[in-house]
Amino acid sequence: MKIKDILKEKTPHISFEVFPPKTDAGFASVLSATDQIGALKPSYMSVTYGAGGGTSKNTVNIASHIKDDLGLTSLAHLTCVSSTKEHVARVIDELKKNNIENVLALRGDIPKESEFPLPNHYRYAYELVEEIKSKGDFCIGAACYPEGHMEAEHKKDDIYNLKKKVDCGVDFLTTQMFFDNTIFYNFLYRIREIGITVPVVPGIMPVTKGNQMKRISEMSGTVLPQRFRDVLDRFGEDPKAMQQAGIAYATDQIIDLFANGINHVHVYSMNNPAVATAIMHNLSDIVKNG
Ligand SMILES: NC(=O)C1=CN([C@@H]2O[C@H](COP(=O)(O)OP(=O)(O)OC[C@H]3O[C@@H](n4cnc5c(N)ncnc54)[C@H](O)[C@@H]3O)[C@@H](O)[C@H]2O)C=CC1
Ligand SMILES: Nc1nc(=O)c2c([nH]1)NC[C@@H]1CN(c3ccc(C(=O)N[C@@H](CCC(=O)O)C(=O)O)cc3)CN21
Repeated sequence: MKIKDILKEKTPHISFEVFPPKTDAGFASVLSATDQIGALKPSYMSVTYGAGGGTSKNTVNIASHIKDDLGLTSLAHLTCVSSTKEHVARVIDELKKNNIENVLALRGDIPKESEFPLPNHYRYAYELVEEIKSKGDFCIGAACYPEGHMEAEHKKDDIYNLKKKVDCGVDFLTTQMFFDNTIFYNFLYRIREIGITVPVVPGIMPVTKGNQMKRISEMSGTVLPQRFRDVLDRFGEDPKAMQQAGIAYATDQIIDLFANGINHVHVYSMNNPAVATAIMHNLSDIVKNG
């Protein structure tokens, strides 16, 4: 099913994300996590794409497994920063061959050791959107940044670039993680004002380990509200307490989003079935998936 049609539902829905193994040796354990998360019947599951193109095969394989073996809608990420245009074209062909109809078109993170942009590579996600669109009848998602993208000097430029990207044929947007919902509500207001009308799915990251935060801040440049820092300060060193507090914080954010009229939330569950299960349990009378 196309995600743009799932997003027309008017009741609360949850989707989850998994990431492919870094090496083929990790495939079985990722598959097992995928199956356990799939058993929760999320409205769709997304599969990230490793930098360097090394795991593109695994992204396609896991997305196919979700669709064909678990009977769920899958969303395959495709990033273009580290792959030649020819490689990207081959991956799009693979997605087509496997009847994967939902693709998240991303530029992706710039690898630390590499030049940017590389010759014969796409520079921005909008170019990838155009390429995917020209190749078939895909439902195309893209990323957006409620706090502004880290590389953008001004938030206004970032929103202008977002409008340009959406106008190339984006069917829905998914947000970078945030820990303060008012930032998301303000962002939604600003993008609607400049004429971005596609559905926007907020992305929520349950932070369940104290040491995750450094990496998350580097990835997203997100501001941490005091309430969240207090949780980290108090429970960051106690793994079980931190997991419980992180799940509660994410649950609270999700309930507030639903209460404010949002019908779909994407959870960055990152191959952790225990976290995904706890969140679904907390929302068992609220979420109407399936
Ligand atoms: N939210 C998610 O699910 C995921 C996000 N990422 C992110 O991917 C990021 C970049 O990917 P996208 O958002 O797809 O990239 P993008 O190409 O849409 O934007 C990247 C940067 O380039 C600027 N930009 C975009 N179009 C431009 C244009 N036409 N002219 C001038 N500047 C322009 C943007 O303002 C932004 O600062 C990474 O930094 C990472 O944060 C990676 C994986 C998953
Ligand atoms: N800049 C950026 N890059 C991404 O790849 C990305 C985003 N933002 N935002 C949305 C999602 C969230 N993503 C991620 C990716 C990794 C971790 C993470 O914590 N990784 C751990 C290892 C996890 C493990 O192996 O269990 C790390 O230390 O890398 C979290 C969120 C991927 N996506």
